[in-house]
Amino acid sequence: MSIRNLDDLLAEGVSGRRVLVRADLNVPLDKQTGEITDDGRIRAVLPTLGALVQAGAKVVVCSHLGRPKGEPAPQFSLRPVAGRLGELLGAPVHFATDTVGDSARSTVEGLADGQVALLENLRFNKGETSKDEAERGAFADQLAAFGEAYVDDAFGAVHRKHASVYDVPARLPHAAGRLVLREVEVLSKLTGEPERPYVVVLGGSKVSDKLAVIEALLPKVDRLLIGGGMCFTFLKAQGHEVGTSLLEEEMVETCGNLLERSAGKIMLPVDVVAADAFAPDAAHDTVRADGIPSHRLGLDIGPETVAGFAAALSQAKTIFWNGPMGVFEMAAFANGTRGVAEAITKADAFSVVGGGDSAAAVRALGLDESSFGHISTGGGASLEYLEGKTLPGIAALEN
Ligand SMILES: Nc1ncnc2c1ncn2[C@@H]1O[C@H](COP(=O)(O)OP(=O)(O)O)[C@@H](O)[C@H]1O
Ligand SMILES: O=C(OP(=O)(O)O)[C@H](O)COP(=O)(O)O
Repeated sequence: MSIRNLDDLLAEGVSGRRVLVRADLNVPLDKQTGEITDDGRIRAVLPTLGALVQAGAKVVVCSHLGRPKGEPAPQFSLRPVAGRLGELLGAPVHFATDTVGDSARSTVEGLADGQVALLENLRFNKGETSKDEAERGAFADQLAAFGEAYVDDAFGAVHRKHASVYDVPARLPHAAGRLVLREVEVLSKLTGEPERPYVVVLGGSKVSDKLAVIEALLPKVDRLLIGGGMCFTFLKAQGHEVGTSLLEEEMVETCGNLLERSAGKIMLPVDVVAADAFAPDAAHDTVRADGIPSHRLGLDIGPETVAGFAAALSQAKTIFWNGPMGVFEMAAFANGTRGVAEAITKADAFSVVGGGDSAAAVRALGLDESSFGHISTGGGASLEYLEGKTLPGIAALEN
């Protein structure tokens, strides 16, 4: 891969120059307090930001957080992230209360050499995620005006054809940041000939995104274990009642076809923890996967499933895991994720965990991060990378 990296940019000299950095600061926030519950993605960009600060650049950081719909929504503000980033950098981060408006302009203009600014959430602007090239391009023009060079360190978003990821690098001298380079280096080990058996575990809640990846991944893997919010569309395809569980109705047929063509590679839950409501104190029971009561929703995989998944994982030589097995943020529904994560750490295999929430789960459950081969900041991004797809954010850096 011939992409310019941060060192090439630093070698040219960035002192006094404005460098626009696309980061993935999409961190989990506590729904009640709004506090950051895991700062792993902020820590992950510190090597790039630190190097630019030290080199005397005026660093303008931009990111998305959550999935606001193209207009400001206070619960998705990056303000708490600016505070935490400042603590970690050991210097205040200047926060712009808009992304490309008056506040952003004056914040960027006011930066001294070696100072850092963070713009408000990119997705407060329709142009960021627009499918219309002209609308995206117009927003990219506004963003690009804040930098004399562009660095992409948002590995978790490189699979998105969004203005800040895809269109801005076409407008500025560009380079890949340290995190993007490291992620690509490690994940490329899984795209060649991974040592077999190669077992992939999928869960989480971004069901439609990830169902699309399964088709491409199936021929490459020996076993595909499916839990989390992902599994109910498959259980439905098998003709089972899934109650009010997360369901992608229009994908039921696709899942049925995948099961038929999977040659027995796909393992689904045999039992699930079904609850009365999506709440930490909801009444819940372990039920058979083919017997979820119609008024209940599955919030975790059950103990028999964990044992079956653990047995498959114990045979593996290469493991990739994306997506929690249940709503691990609530103690009552964290056992499946804990059980699978522990089984991965015990396996004599090269293991990669990908995804903002999966990585957060590893830390929240107090597991030893060093017992995984690699913890990736990107879930969807790493899955699409493993699929062998050309990712828009990487392609844009190659040009
Ligand atoms: N059965 C389930 N029903 C609803 N949400 C679930 C379920 N299992 C897991 N989740 C949720 O999935 C979220 C993570 O999904 P996702 O974003 O796809 O993972 P990642 O960030 O690791 O790629 C977590 O917040 C978790 O609570
Ligand atoms: O959290 C992210 O991806 P992930 O949940 O697949 O790890 C990235 O920040 C991308 O977010 P998006 O899936 O809303 O584009």
